[in-house]
Amino acid sequence: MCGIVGIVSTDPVNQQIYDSLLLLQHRGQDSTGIATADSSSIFHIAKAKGQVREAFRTRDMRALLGNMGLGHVRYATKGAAEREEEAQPFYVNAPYGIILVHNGNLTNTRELSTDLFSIDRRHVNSASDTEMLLNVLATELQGQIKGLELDPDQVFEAVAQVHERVEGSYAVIAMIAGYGLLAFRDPFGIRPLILGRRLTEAGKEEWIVASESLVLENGDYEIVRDVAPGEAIFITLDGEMISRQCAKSPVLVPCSFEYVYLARPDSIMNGISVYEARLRMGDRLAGTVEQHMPLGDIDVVMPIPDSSRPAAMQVAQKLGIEYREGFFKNRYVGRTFIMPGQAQRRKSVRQKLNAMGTEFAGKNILIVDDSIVRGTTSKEIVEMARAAGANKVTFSSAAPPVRFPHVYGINMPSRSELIAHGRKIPEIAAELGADHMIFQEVDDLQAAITEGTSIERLDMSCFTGEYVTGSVTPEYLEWVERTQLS
Ligand SMILES: O=P(O)(O)OC[C@H]1O[C@H](OP(=O)(O)OP(=O)(O)O)[C@H](O)[C@@H]1O
Ligand SMILES: NC(=O)CC[C@H](N)C(=O)O
Ligand SMILES: [Mg+2]
Repeated sequence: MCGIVGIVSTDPVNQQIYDSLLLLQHRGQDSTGIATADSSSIFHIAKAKGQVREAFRTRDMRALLGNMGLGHVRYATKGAAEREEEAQPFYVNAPYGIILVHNGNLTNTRELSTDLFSIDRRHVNSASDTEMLLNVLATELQGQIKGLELDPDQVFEAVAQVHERVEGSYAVIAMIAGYGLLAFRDPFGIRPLILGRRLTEAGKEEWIVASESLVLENGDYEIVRDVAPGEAIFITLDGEMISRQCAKSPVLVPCSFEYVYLARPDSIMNGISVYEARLRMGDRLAGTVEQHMPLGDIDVVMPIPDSSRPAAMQVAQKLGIEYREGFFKNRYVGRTFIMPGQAQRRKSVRQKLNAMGTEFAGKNILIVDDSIVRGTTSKEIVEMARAAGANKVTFSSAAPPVRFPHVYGINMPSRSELIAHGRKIPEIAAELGADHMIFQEVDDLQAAITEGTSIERLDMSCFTGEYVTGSVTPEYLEWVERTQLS
């Protein structure tokens, strides 16, 4: 998953983009990039491996001139996390000059790379699906242009063509040199994108689009709305905002994993507070715990910092059992799940979490995590709890078992690495060394996220194996397993 932001302002945007990326760091730690456009329509670009604080030097920031810009933090799903040439944004010089950032993952890259080469005669110089997406947009925009000038209708028509050609998930922000900032979301709105606005003292409008609402809040923007699935928004250099629905049959099917793990709890996504959704996950998980074991068998409820805290708190409250924190986190180690490579993830769990003996000795512990994917965290946690003297360890997950690959922007491409794939729940418990395992039911997760909204469907593919875009066939999943990152 990645984090993206784009701003059209009346002042230089370099620092605002940097600050926004820092707020989106939890969505990607592999690499980061910023691009700005100055008044002569020159793009200035800085990108590097690593996290925002270590990637940009003062001299990079000084060189990022202009009142319009965009930024990206990457969590690689195609290509390789360590390749600097796949860091975003990506740039093409024609038509006009376009620079683009993308959150999501395309599922028809094999067809796209053939078509881009043999029909469009375009060269894609990396393994990144984002570079393909940019080249499709550039080709379609080129096809729309009649004279020298570009008008927003042509931009919207090009986005409509992108929707026809590209499959998978994509929330996109692009700058077109000399014209403005374009943002669009795939026809299912799988990945998030939200629009904000603020007024200068002189009454001029400034605009922002970003992955999460907390960025808007932090910059004192008012939330206008989520970008609708399939919709494109074009903001001119003068700050005029124009929007149009560009997809034939858009329907909102947002990714459930945003609410489970990825997004910050203080964000509101598709009208749903992530924090409240996590509390409701806790409520429902408590119900399942009650059905599965006598409550007298649990002395304390304990979260795995950070993401499971709201759910764990609610489980404790609902069950009327004491909530205790026994695992402490080294705040200088990032999120482990989004790190590249299993060796690094395993090492980092140990560096990140430490069990405090007095909270465990002789107690029956109900541990709550938000999700169990590869089991990297849970395996270490169970060992730590036992070493710290726990009596019985019950491990629970606020999400159902992850049994299928996620192909829409979360890097879990291969079934064999998923601890729940092909295993029944007692077998997962045995594998992790826990006395019991309790998972959220699929229907409960769906209800916890969508309660009180008109959203009828979520992307729950990693729990159910049902993929919302047509192109995800068993043959495709096998190909992904053979060729993608792990
Ligand atoms: O089963 P696994 O493959 O270990 O993946 C699941 C774990 O990874 C995530 O934590 P992470 O450390 O990334 O972030 P957090 O601090 O936000 O909880 C998530 O919250 C689970 O704890
Ligand atoms: N997680 C994402 O959104 C990744 C974006 C893009 N697929 C990349 O690998 O760079
Ligand atoms: Mg965690």
